[in-house]
Amino acid sequence: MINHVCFGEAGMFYSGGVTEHIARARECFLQSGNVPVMQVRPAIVESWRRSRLSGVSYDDLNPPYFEDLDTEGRLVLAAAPVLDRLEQTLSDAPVSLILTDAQGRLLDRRVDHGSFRRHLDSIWLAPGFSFAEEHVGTNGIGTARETRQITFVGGSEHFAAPLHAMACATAPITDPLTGRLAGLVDITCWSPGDGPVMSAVVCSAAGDIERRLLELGSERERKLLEGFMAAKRHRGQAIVAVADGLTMANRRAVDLLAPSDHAILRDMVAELLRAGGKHAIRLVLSRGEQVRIRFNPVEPNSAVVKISLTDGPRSTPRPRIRPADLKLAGTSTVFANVCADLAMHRQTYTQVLLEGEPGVGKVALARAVHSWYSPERPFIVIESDADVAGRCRAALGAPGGTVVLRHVESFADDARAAVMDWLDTIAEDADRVWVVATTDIGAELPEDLPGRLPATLTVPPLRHHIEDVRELVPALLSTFTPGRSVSCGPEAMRVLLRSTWPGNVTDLAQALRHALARRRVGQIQPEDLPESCHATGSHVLTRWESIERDAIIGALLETHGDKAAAADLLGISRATIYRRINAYGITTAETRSD
Ligand SMILES: Nc1ncnc2c1ncn2[C@@H]1O[C@H](COP(=O)(O)OP(=O)(O)OP(=O)(O)O)[C@@H](O)[C@H]1O
Repeated sequence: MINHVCFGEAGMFYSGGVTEHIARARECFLQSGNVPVMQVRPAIVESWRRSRLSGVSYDDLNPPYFEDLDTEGRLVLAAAPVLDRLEQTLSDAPVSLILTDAQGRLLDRRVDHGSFRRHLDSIWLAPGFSFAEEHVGTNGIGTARETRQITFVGGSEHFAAPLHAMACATAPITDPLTGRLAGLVDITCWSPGDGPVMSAVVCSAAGDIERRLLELGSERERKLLEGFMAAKRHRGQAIVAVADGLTMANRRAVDLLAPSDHAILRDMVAELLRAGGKHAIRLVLSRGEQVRIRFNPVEPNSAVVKISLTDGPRSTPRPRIRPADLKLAGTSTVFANVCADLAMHRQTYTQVLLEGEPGVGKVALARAVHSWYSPERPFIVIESDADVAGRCRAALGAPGGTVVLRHVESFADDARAAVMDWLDTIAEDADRVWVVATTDIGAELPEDLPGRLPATLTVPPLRHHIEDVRELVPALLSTFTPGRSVSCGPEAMRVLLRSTWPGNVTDLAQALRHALARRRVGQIQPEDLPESCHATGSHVLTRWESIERDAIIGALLETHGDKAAAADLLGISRATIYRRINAYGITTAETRSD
């Protein structure tokens, strides 16, 4: 799995007087942002740049400490005998062996030598502390994590001066089951160290740990594999098995699904597992094929998914329309796909059920697609408290227009009946009207409604495309304060990117309005944002982490805050659920009350 050694590109290791050049180059970089040509390895200069951009201090060390790290998990278990063996070989030498998780947080440290251990403690290179680049700048652990390559960093190559006495080599450990970074293994000693030898040691240790990770595949993964193998016997179908951080696909599924489809599929399985109800849904893949997806839960958190094409390759290609064309903010694949799919349905006047959590932008999306195709035609939004029958009749006189039935699940019985009649009428009408019915995710719909709305699309919650917050914020600010120069400062943006946005874009807009009431010009700062934005986890959640967090919240709500029952429901240990609740900063009403 390890394919590249970071120092190899320049073939350079320094010794003697050369290290003084590096120290001078670092000074020069800190003052001017530039480095004299060829004095420092390019990978190190890149890392210095990243460290500077992250605002890391170069004369001080301040790594954050994490209490609830997974020190009994599969990685620690897999690494323990490998570290034991190496520790015995190195015995009393002033050398330390370190294992970190995928975030660069120390899970295990082996060091026999007393004064060396005290020095490591003094620079916080100890269990629980994070040596990610964004916290301490260029160092073996953090830089290997960023580059996913074996990395040696010695002496003044470290960004922060307190690390200049050290040399370290680190290798990334890839989980062979998921293909993702599982952690990092590091060897640290006094500078200058021996780059090639230290790198060879960690490279071999990482390989041994990866082999053990494979052997230690969890019970859940084994069950999933069995389910996958059983499903594969039905030849001709595309099969994907999905679990925490793990996806297996047969050849047909690999051919059928683009990488962005995998991400959507994983999200969808998580949602379906949480909702517990539906077992078959339709989906339009990113290359345009319409498929039916059937899924069988294997364990509370995993499922085997069978995918079949519903109508062969699609005749209507998905239009190449991006959110920006529709004047919507967002560049993520998930959001861009929904925009393009809705536009495709508008092209063929296919009536759509548009589902999604409150505030995800369902009506905004329908309006944007309508304006792209027929801005001069009427756009009518019918809500539950309106004269539904009257407004439906009026819409018949608006050919080419768009009618949005907003939250159709909340229409009273007589309004629903009026809507059904009206949908039947327009189905026979030559003058087309495009209908988009919006609904909350999982809401109960009248039985005969889905038959009248042939396409269903799901607008993802904001936390599933959290990166779009970067575009949404300036877009919303410019709508709220036209002509005023207010922007969002980088610190405040980091807070916004960490938030979970239960009320989605509506919530984000609310938070920005709150901030604007405090800061009328200049840059919005974290303290301008409402309290709710700050009650978040410790880092920007990855896509999968946010799915995991949602699953835990769902289980807690279902079990009325009973953590043990929620852990059972999810098939994880009680200790794990406590750790994850703390890590994600989950504070539902139920968790607060205990
Ligand atoms: N991608 C986007 N770009 C810019 N603004 C957006 C975007 N998505 C949503 N908004 C804005 O967010 C707000 C909420 O959107 P909207 O009312 O369409 O959500 P909704 O899902 O229909 O909500 P509800 O479920 O409450 O009816 C609106 O002010 C809308 O303009």
